[in-house]
Amino acid sequence: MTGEIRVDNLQVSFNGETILDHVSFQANPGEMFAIIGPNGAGKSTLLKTILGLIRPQGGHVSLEGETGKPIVGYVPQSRTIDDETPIQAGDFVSLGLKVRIIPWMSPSERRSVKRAMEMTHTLHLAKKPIGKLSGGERQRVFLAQALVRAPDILLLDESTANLDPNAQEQMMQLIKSVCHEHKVTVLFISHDLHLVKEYADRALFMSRGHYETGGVNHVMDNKAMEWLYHSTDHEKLGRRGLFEMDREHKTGYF
Ligand SMILES: Nc1ncnc2c1ncn2[C@@H]1O[C@H](COP(=O)(O)OP(=O)(O)OP(=O)(O)O)[C@@H](O)[C@H]1O
Repeated sequence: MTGEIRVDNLQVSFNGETILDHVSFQANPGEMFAIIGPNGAGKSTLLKTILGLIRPQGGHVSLEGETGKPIVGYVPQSRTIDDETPIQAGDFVSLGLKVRIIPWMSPSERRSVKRAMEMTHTLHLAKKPIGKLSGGERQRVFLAQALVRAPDILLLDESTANLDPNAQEQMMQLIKSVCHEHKVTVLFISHDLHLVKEYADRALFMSRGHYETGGVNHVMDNKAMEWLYHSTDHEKLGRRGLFEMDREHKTGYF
């Protein structure tokens, strides 16, 4: 099925330290799939391995595309953009097409850039230097770049971190509508358990070699989460989820 992601027994180590220890899961087209777990659990490593940026020591990743190879959009966890970066937001989005420089874009490529910027409500920012955009505006432009090739699979590494609550909701609504309307498989990492509960269909919880996959309610109500947070009352977690609990409890678990 186009956009299907299958991860089987994935193993990744760095300098002899096991980071991913036989991880397996499947995510399907039109599904919002969250990856949750404490800092250092290996969430970003998992996304990078799925992207082919990290070579696993064992296991297998299979991504299904319409013509064999799927189109994958990726928003990495951090992107340093200098305030003085001279590139305009519209040109930055078009770099996602991996085409020649902007004046040589075809009409259909121009339309794709325009469409991605319309979808992310960034068209009015097209002529602004990217370095001058606010944090939230940049996040939307990053998403536009990831969407510009109409991906089958969208991998988002904390792409709503640093956004205010309204902007987070808007961004997640947008991602969800893309996911459902275009049957995109969305894997998103988030520390915000409220957003996860609201937007994820299924989730993978990972922590120190323990993995739990399933419906988002099942994963978030299971014993591992209870142990992790010392509570099943997720309302107590506040919007910042893990970060709040980390500060409050200082269990040393992390
Ligand atoms: N290229 C690398 N070389 C060595 N160690 C690495 C490398 N990449 C990641 N690690 C280590 O792997 C572990 C998992 O890192 P990763 O970034 O995947 O965690 P994470 O779950 O995404 O954490 P966070 O929630 O803090 O973003 C960390 O201990 C990190 O230091």
